[in-house]
Amino acid sequence: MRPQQAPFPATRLRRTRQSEGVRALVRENALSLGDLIWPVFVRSGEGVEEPVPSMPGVYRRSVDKLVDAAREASDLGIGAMCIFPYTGIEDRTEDCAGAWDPENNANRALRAIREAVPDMVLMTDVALDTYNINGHDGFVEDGIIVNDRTVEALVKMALAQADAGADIIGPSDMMDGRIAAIRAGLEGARHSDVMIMSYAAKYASAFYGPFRDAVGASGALTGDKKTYQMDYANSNEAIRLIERDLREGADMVMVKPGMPYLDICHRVKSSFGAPTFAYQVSGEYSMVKAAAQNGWIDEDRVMMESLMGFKRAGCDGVLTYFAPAVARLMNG
Ligand SMILES: NCc1[nH]cc(CCC(=O)O)c1CC(=O)O
Repeated sequence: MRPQQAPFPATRLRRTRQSEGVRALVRENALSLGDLIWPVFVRSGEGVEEPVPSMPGVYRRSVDKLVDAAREASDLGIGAMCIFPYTGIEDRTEDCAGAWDPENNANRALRAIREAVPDMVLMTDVALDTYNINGHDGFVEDGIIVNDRTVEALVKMALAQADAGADIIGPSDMMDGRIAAIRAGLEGARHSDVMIMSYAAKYASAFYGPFRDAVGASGALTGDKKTYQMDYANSNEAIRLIERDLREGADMVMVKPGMPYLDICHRVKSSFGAPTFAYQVSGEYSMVKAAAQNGWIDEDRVMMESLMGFKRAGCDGVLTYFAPAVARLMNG
């Protein structure tokens, strides 16, 4: 696009910034509650609401408390949630069998929220790290994260989630070939309406630190995730990954982390036009919270500005721990 404009003073770009009414008229992007997915953490027990120390305002909740939170979120106008399980070291195993257990905390939460708040769009996490003794997203054999055996397990995990009432399956594992395998599994199990949002361009990032505390993976993780998550120096590779996952049947694609990767969001949306999401991850959230707690920034304004950045970059939606705060702010 090449804007045509007369020379100064015929053109004075400040004219269209002179009042809030005029600014509203020429505003190019908008953020609405319908754009947001709220990530939440579920754990075992009853009546438990346990703060995550590295994520102020974020809790690990037992299923009953999570149902209450889902009701409140729905009343606030939040339409979508993404469920992540917290697993203590004692419940982690090498064979990761908890991942496809229909009775694991995530699947129990799916069923309970589906029943209590039928209209809530429910998204899941597909990866082995929350059940794995060593904190990796795939099986580890002789120190190697193996691909194909992991994909078979991910399909089982996704099917258990679909059976429990998931609307959107969210593979965050970064194994090769998992989108096609999960799609085929869903079609074969008569879950043809269940969607897949691929964490297609997911970078090996230090911004996930607080999340790993939240799900109990920090102590468990041996080594790093660089053999499957992307090198943060790369951009073309993100495009190849997104194209591959769309061809394998992803309904929506995600870029992760968010704020330092808006260039990727923009490239993805303009290259493919597919439903594009960003994950404003735990470290991004906690940085804003920490600075605000110190009185160094205005939390609400930084929150809204950061989320509008995703819309401007071309994202259709954002996963953000700020979702309830945004809703409260928007509802006045
Ligand atoms: N596969 C696990 C997973 N799913 C979402 C996140 C990060 C989310 C966040 O930081 O908010 C991670 C962490 C990781 O890959 O180590």
